[in-house]
Amino acid sequence: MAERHFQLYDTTLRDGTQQEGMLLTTDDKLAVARHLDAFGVGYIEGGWPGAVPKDTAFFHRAKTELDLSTAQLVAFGATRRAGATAADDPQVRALLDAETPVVTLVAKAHTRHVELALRTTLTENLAMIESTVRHLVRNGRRVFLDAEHYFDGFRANREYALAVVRAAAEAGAETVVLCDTNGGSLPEEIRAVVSDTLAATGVGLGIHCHDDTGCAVANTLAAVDAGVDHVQGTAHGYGERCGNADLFTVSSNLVLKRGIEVVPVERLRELAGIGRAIGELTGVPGRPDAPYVGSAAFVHKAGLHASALRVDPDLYQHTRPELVGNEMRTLVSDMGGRSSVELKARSLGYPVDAGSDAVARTASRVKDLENRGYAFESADASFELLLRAELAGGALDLPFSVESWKVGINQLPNGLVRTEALVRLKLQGMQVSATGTGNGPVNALDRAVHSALDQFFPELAALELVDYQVRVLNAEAGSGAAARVLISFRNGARRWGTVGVDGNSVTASWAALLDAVYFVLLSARDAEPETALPAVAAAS
Ligand SMILES: CC(=O)SCCNC(=O)CCNC(=O)[C@H](O)C(C)(C)COP(=O)(O)OP(=O)(O)OC[C@H]1O[C@@H](n2cnc3c(N)ncnc32)[C@H](O)[C@@H]1OP(=O)(O)O
Ligand SMILES: CC(=O)C(=O)O
Repeated sequence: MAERHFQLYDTTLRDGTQQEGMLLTTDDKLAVARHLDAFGVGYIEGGWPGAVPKDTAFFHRAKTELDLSTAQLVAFGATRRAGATAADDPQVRALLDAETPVVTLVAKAHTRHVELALRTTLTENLAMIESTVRHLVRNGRRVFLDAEHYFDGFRANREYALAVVRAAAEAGAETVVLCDTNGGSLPEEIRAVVSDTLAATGVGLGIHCHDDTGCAVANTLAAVDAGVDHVQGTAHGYGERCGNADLFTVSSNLVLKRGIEVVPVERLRELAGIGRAIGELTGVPGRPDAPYVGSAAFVHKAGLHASALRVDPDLYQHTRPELVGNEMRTLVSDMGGRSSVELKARSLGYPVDAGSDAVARTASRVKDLENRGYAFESADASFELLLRAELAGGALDLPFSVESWKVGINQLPNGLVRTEALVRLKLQGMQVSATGTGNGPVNALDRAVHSALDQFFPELAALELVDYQVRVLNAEAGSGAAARVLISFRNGARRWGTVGVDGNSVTASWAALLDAVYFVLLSARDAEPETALPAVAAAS
């Protein structure tokens, strides 16, 4: 047998798009293909030309618009219809018209499917495989054959499943891909069937697994152990029902755990970014807890873990996040201690030590506040203010203080509801008052604050609220329940969060809003320490 190289085969654009809610335009498909190529997959299955009009368009445009550097483009389709010739079958013709170097044919490998779904004879199915593969090879295509329902078919009729593999290989298929189409197999079953098939046929094999038992990645690795050298999967495990084998997890495992360089190690370092880009294009982001590329894949919350990570990140991580383009983060919460505060503070640019009193006080305040309903893990800016206060000995040197504020909501005779806020602030000993109207209390307070302060602090113009969430903390108290408000805001390129808690949800919102304003002003003061506070003579 000729020397074979390991093949990484992506079917995001075909099987991945069979996922509920996945609706890609041809432009989206072209863009996703470019990212997959940048990642370094060997093959990109673009769709089923002749069956899906968008896919026909994709292959047409790919001829001029897709300049792949690593991957080969693959057209996917079925074997010829029963009782016809491959040359006369319009679907087979569409596969040739796609002008891809490789074609993957799907064929039935389970007797029950041949008889019930295809409604033809077992002999004719083998002839359909043989003649379609031969026709494509004769027309200059490399051919892979997806043997559908192979594992269930093997259990039902081993000899027939093997006959399918032999028929495809003898006609010229380079690889026969054994498909766990219903996704119901477990790793030991996959390993046994692949080993048996390989021993019985000697044909180059691939694997295509679905995740209906949550074992698609494990099944893929089991098949590799048993001798396949072609693995299929999709970005983020997209796919019908429970999805396909996640190609990001499979390739990371193969490179980092098995030493099989299905993609060069330097390309693997781009993986998390490529995953995010593909998630944005498809509108279906990867799971935060996805292995390797998930936003939470290297995030640590437990204090004891943080304590060990300070000494050596390997103590609580199975691999280094930078190898897959991800990053380690530590969360501060009531589950953390001094080490969590140190790691978080350092990531924010404060070179503190877990042994310091300020860090111990910060950790203790976080525990106390979280016990009262605060949540700092997505409120970095509030945490930073708290830390700064403790580093400064307990209180912050704030650029202004609040004298009072109020919000009024009135329904006008014409039915319109108007919300107005009034804030009275103190700045360098002077009172500054301003009002703001908005579509709700937070919007009105935000506008009133900008109206009062922007003239003195132009840097506030960069503060933009982008998200607002309220969570009831003790629902059993009914309308008297306390509320936790989380505000996300943008300050320049970076997104931050603040938190406020109170029995009154508007008061909680005001606290979170004030934290955002203080944070922006203190950050600006740090950036330009020589800048004096502006004169307030113009204050009204
Ligand atoms: C496991 C997999 O994921 S394989 C990929 C599956 N992907 C898709 O089905 C997406 C694209 N599919 C389509 O656009 C359409 O289903 C088409 C164009 C393929 C067929 O459309 P239609 O002819 O309208 O038929 P329908 O969708 O009802 O499918 C049934 C026909 O497909 C035939 N068929 C089913 N499986 C196969 C197969 N593996 N090979 C060839 N024909 C098949 C059936 O025999 C039936 O043909 P008949 O009507 O002549 O009896
Ligand atoms: C071919 C394919 O997608 C399957 O059998 O699952």
